[in-house]
Amino acid sequence: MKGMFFESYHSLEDIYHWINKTSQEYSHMATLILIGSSYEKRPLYMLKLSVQNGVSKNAVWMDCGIHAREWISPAFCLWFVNYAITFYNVNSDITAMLNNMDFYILPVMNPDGYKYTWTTNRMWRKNRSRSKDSDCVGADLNRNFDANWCTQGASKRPCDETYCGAYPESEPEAQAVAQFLRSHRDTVKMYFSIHSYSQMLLFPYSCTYDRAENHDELLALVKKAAERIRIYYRNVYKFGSGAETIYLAPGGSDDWAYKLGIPYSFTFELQDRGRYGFLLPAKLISKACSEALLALKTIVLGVLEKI
Ligand SMILES: NCCCCC[C@@H](C[SeH])C(=O)O
Ligand SMILES: [Zn+2]
Ligand SMILES: [Zn+2]
Repeated sequence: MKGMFFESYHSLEDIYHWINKTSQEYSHMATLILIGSSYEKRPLYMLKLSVQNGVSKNAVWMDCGIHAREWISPAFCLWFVNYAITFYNVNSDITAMLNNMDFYILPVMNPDGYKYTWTTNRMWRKNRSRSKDSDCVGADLNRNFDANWCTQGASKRPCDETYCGAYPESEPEAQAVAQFLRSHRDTVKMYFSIHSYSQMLLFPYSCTYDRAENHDELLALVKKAAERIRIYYRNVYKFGSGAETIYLAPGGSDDWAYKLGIPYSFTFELQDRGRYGFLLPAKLISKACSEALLALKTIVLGVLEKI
């Protein structure tokens, strides 16, 4: 399971096999949780990373693959799980993270769409739900959450890439995530949604230009993360609130998680800045994931110092 596995992209079937194998081989740390199913009835498998050290822990949530064509995103979830398992009690940062927090990792939030990018259309973004009003397929899962749903920055037209769905949480994948987070709202303290591309570290809000209550605190966290990526990897990530840094985007999972009460909520846009875009070559997976890991560590450990 070493070497090239985490530096290649994998089919949905291979990812499902890996998730099951990991939960069996590392049952002391990794537990398989089924949180729901997709529109086409594929499982939404999550891995819970939890070390048994007698400490009752709060949790970090990380979802990958909400947008089908952003293959580096699921690659990072797999890469992070492997890193956590391999370097727990070896690397001091990941050891501190796991000794204090459980991690809920959802490697492929949009399995139908991801499968579709492997079989039919590499550039597909949305899920694969059918609408009764149109022949066009799919809703943008990152516009389907109940946070200023379908206001400016989303589309009411089923054929558009940012179609917000019939109503908030109309899409089974969004509903499964919202349901899980609602039922774990007391313990989940940090939320990360992994996307590509454009190299940005974003926080709420994207659904409005209004500033989040702890805007300055969130800004300081992503600023430090971006600075460390620049120092250690000589790469540039922009950072800030979604609306000010990328564009208005209502109905997003991060804004919704923040409004639910998760005070530390982030969206990462991983490599690159457009040269390859969504088609990031596999040879760049390890660099992109190393940068994302450094950002994640900086933010998680930064928050742990406070709570
Ligand atoms: N929740 C919105 C965060 C900012 C936009 C993120 C991008 C990722 Se492709 C989008 O959903 O358009
Ligand atoms: Zn995305
Ligand atoms: Zn993106």
